[in-house]
Amino acid sequence: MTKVKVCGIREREEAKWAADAGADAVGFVFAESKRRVTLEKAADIADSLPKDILKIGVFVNASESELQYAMDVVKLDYVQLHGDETPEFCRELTIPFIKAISIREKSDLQALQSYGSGLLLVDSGKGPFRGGNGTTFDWEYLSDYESLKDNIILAGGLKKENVTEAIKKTEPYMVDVSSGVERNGRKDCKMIKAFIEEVKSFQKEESGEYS
Ligand SMILES: O=C(O)c1ccccc1N[C@@H]1O[C@H](COP(=O)(O)O)[C@@H](O)[C@H]1O
Repeated sequence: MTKVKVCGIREREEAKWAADAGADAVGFVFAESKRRVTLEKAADIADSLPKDILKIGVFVNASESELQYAMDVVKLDYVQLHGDETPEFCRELTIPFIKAISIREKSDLQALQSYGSGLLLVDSGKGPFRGGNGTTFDWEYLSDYESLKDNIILAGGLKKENVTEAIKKTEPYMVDVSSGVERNGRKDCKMIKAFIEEVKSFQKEESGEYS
């Protein structure tokens, strides 16, 4: 069953919408972004969430001590590394991490092999920002990396209208949505609910639960 992460959470009520809709993970952006939250705010939101929802912090080129500090303050389960963190840097980390890889062309996926056996997030490299651009990449590129699919978090421009096709093509461990559940730049309760319902109803169909 593909899991769902809702990223770019800035308020307690947004986190509650995601939790109530059945999200498996939420993300807090600590990198430069219009979605940035302070560690203190994220800690307060994280504290309001059920323990079984994964809390993931998004960083761009943070040092190991910054990552460790955020882990401790917010009680994160993972750090998501969305910058130029090298395989060497990641290999030395003692913190659970998800390395994000930006995909513009198929050859960018070769980087997947370099980051060990942990979770890898594949995002579109198209757009002005490090992430959260709301743009997709060609999901067919992942067909050569089927053996890694249980480690893959698929991100980039996902929304209710395309998430089923994305899961069918890539069968990832998790899908990650941010812009696709926002209206006028803020998270939208109905859009979060509709996105997660779409993922879950597709999975029920696939498992034959409706037959
Ligand atoms: O959301 C941001 O502003 C952001 C900033 C810096 C790095 C990553 C960021 N978000 C991540 O981007 C992807 C895709 O988002 P979208 O659905 O296309 O809007 C997702 O993993 C977010 O965690």
